[in-house]
Amino acid sequence: MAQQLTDSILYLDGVSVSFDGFKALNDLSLVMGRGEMRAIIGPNGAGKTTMMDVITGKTRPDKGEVFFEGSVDLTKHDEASIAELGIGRKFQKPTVFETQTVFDNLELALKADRSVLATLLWRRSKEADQRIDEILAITRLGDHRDRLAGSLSHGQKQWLEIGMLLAQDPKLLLVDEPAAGMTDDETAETAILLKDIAKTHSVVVVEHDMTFVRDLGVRVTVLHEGSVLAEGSLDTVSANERVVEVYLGR
Ligand SMILES: Nc1ncnc2c1ncn2[C@@H]1O[C@H](COP(=O)(O)OP(=O)(O)OP(=O)(O)O)[C@@H](O)[C@H]1O
Repeated sequence: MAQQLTDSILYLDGVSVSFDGFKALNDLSLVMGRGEMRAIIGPNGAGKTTMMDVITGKTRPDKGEVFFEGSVDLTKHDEASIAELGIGRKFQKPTVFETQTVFDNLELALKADRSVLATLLWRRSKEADQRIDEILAITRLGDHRDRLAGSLSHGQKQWLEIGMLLAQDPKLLLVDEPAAGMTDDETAETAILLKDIAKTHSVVVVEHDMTFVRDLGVRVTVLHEGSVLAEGSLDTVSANERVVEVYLGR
């Protein structure tokens, strides 16, 4: 395997997925380096969600392979084992436990990372407290640790959910439209937060908000009709006529 591929965190090779004869993914190939953050953009129906579903094992491709860390073929694993391998996903709608505090939500997420027995035997350790403090700092929730999650703003709930994902210590985070429904300030803060996380994790961000994508300042992949239409900096793909035609120009 070429060096580029063994060094990759994610490598999709010719992945196709059909729903009743309609190709949601059409021979999609994509390589992401270890430690990279990548933004995925593209019009509605381009296949972004289906791509995330294939990576996480929710959808099986009809054709193609998906390699994690250069060698693990994810198409041979189910959802639970893919999560265990170190791939965490955040969906668009936050699903925090509203009647628990911010701190308790994070503690629950830390516990969820353990076997059933370890969870039963769980005692709050110094390390766990430290880890929660770190996550509170990264997610800008340090001043809100004792608040009920239900009382947070929409943006703060999204950050808490990102924190709950971090508690599971994934190597690769998949984040679906984090800026949707956020205020401009929250959106700008989310870009900084994800850039912090990307210092120590690989991250895939699906997003429609181009101001946010510009703030991320990372390599962009444009999907269209289930395959890659263009790839490069946001400036490069924005200058691509086909990208303007099918997406940005609308
Ligand atoms: N379970 C399914 N059954 C049938 N068709 C599906 C299914 N899932 C996705 N599709 C179709 O596959 C295509 C790709 O959908 P997908 O949700 O991956 O696109 P997307 O890029 O995430 O779009 P959006 O930006 O709207 O979220 C769409 O035309 C969609 O209708």
